[in-house]
Amino acid sequence: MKELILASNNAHKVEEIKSILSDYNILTLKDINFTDEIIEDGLTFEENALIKARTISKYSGKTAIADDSGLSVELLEGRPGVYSARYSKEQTDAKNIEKVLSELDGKKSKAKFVSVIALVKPDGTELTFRGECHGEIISEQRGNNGFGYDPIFYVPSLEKTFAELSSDEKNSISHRKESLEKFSKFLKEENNEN
Ligand SMILES: O=c1[nH]c(=O)c2ncn([C@@H]3O[C@H](COP(=O)(O)OP(=O)(O)OP(=O)(O)O)[C@@H](O)[C@H]3O)c2[nH]1
Ligand SMILES: [Mg+2]
Repeated sequence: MKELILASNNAHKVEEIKSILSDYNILTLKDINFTDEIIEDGLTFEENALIKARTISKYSGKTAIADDSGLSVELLEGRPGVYSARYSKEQTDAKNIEKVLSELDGKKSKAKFVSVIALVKPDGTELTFRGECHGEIISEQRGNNGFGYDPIFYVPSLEKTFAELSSDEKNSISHRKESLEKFSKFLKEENNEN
């Protein structure tokens, strides 16, 4: 089974990525004893995902992947975007949601989740794969599943928020599903060529 190191400290993401990339052996930062903080000072999801994957590929000498993701809200000119994880001072999911809702001041808004997967190999290969999921921000929090902004991200076609979906339902339509699907399609085509 192909081994990939995932440059993420987000346990929810690790769980989602492991279940979506079920035919790969996903190693975490704990498995490779990497404890440093990676400074994500990129201005785009692509830049931050590459920063994380580069750091771990260099540290391990192996192929690494990373996910940089976040929520972009139309009425907030795309905020929080790459600052999703640390949008509030407290940098907790609850306070991040509170800040988005207070800025929307009760208004609904179109929004999208973005996930970018970066692949970096020791031979210098660097690729990114973007996935997006479009929905709306609603002013009430619904559901207890998932993480981050899931409770306020409403998918009209399902009439549910991400947090009201089971993990399988979310993993079948999410931004992360789309980015990982593009990534694993690339790997399969690369393997067929070799
Ligand atoms: O409700 C959500 N459902 C999702 O599916 C989702 N995906 C991303 N996010 C938000 O965006 C930040 C990522 O920031 P991020 O990519 O820097 O990840 P992170 O810092 O949490 O971990 P790491 O992978 O960088 O170690 C996270 O903290 C979340 O706030 C999500 N929120
Ligand atoms: Mg991060």
